[in-house]
Amino acid sequence: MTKRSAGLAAIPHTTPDPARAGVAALPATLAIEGVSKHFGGVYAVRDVSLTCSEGEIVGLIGPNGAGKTTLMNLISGTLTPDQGDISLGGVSLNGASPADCAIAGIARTFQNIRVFHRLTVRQNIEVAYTTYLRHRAHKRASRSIEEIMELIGLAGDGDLKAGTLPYGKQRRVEIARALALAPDILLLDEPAAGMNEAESVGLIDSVRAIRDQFGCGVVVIDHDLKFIMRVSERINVMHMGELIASGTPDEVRVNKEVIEVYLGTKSAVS
Ligand SMILES: Nc1ncnc2c1ncn2[C@@H]1O[C@H](COP(=O)(O)OP(=O)(O)OP(=O)(O)O)[C@@H](O)[C@H]1O
Repeated sequence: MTKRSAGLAAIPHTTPDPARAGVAALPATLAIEGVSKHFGGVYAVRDVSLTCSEGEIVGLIGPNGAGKTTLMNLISGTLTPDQGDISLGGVSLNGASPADCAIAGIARTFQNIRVFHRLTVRQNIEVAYTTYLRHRAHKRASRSIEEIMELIGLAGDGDLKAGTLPYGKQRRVEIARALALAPDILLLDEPAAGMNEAESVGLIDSVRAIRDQFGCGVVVIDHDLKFIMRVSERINVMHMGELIASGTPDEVRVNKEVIEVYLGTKSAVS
């Protein structure tokens, strides 16, 4: 048995109880305040402020190059802001590494799927669950790996190699792995990309179930506007690095600037 598989096999499939550890979970709000990031002469993100609290599903949309992924990279510690503050539950994350951000309570998925192809679905999730047990179990209750797989539509797939799964299921493996950290805030970067209509409708239910059962906040980016409009309670719209609108799906749908940005047609966002 390899060192890795020995470690993975040792992980208990039970749910630690933070109350037993004597630490009460505090409500956490992700707060982004006046954040900017430029690459050479290009402002990828300019003076953006927004929030996402536990229990909220917040959408982030904008045309190609609007700055959405850069903002997600800033929130998750992959990039450092040139200006502004990013905090979770009042604790600054400025300068925090991706690992620090994950331990602090921010988990994410990626635009281009990054599952461990040769590991099984269960092992992919266990990798993150190990981090959860080491660093977050005293802060927040989680679900067992089997419960997470069930919730995300992977029940029965645990022993399959992740790389052999169809695209939509690999996306679900990524989400399950992020959830295994029991995050305060879950960042989903284009989760519906490559999914057919039925799959993206199913994903709406999954995202809501995640919010309801984990109590985390969810920030979701997607180009599938039908999906974003249906899943989000609030939507932020970016264009050329700036936040140009913020509101409920109904408010954003009729916002003039948003309509102009989306090909100048109302039908694109309705
Ligand atoms: N590492 C980088 N180096 C140079 N420029 C970058 C880098 N990352 C992003 N940019 C630029 O920053 C701007 C915002 O890019 P970003 O990928 O954040 O947009 P996006 O809204 O996520 O786009 P898409 O929807 O196509 O993924 C673009 O002009 C992009 O070319």
